[in-house]
Amino acid sequence: MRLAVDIDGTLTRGDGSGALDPSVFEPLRAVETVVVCTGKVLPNANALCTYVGIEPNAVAETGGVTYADGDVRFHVPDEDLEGFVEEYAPDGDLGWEGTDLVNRWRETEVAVSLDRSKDEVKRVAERHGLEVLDTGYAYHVKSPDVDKGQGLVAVADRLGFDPSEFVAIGDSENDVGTFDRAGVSYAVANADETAREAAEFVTEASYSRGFIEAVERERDRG
Ligand SMILES: O=C(O)COP(=O)(O)O
Ligand SMILES: [Mg+2]
Repeated sequence: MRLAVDIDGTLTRGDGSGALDPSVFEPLRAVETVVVCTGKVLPNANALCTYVGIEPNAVAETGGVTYADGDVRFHVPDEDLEGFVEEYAPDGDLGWEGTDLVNRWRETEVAVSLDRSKDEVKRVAERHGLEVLDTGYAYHVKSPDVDKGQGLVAVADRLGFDPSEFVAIGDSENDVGTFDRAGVSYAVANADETAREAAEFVTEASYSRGFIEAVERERDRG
């Protein structure tokens, strides 16, 4: 089985802590190929893969950064990210407390805290040709030409697979791109409406238990 799997809301426990559920580690280790497809930055995806003990194939920054076969690539937006930050947050404050570790290693998009007004983030983003995705964890301000689906295509190609060989599992509107490109798609039960509508299947269980349910169901389907 080849998996294109989201992190937040999909591999986490759903107890409000944001913590990974260690019971996903064995299922991740047991499948043939895993591509972690996340809105988080590459160092997050890389750390997850390293500590789970799987090869670090990743689509990070909602598709802006991909990593496969020891090779990092950037899908750099033509749009004006710097212009967005200059206008929206001239002091660089994107709503994160303390040192902004959310954006520190982010190279192709900007993540704004959910504490901020979504309408205002959208208004300013649109003026710079950018779009906003709400993952339930952050507002991702990004190029409309970049998404996790195009990232999965890029990684699959480098690994020598077709994207349709992948089972995509996710929880939010930033997973619709992978759902569209993968052969089969699952939204976990806690997923937002956009993801639930886009997915072929919705699991009965939520969060990490939904992920495990999807993997078991795919294994049963052979
Ligand atoms: O951090 C986020 O905003 C979302 O991350 P995810 O794509 O892994 O769910
Ligand atoms: Mg998610």
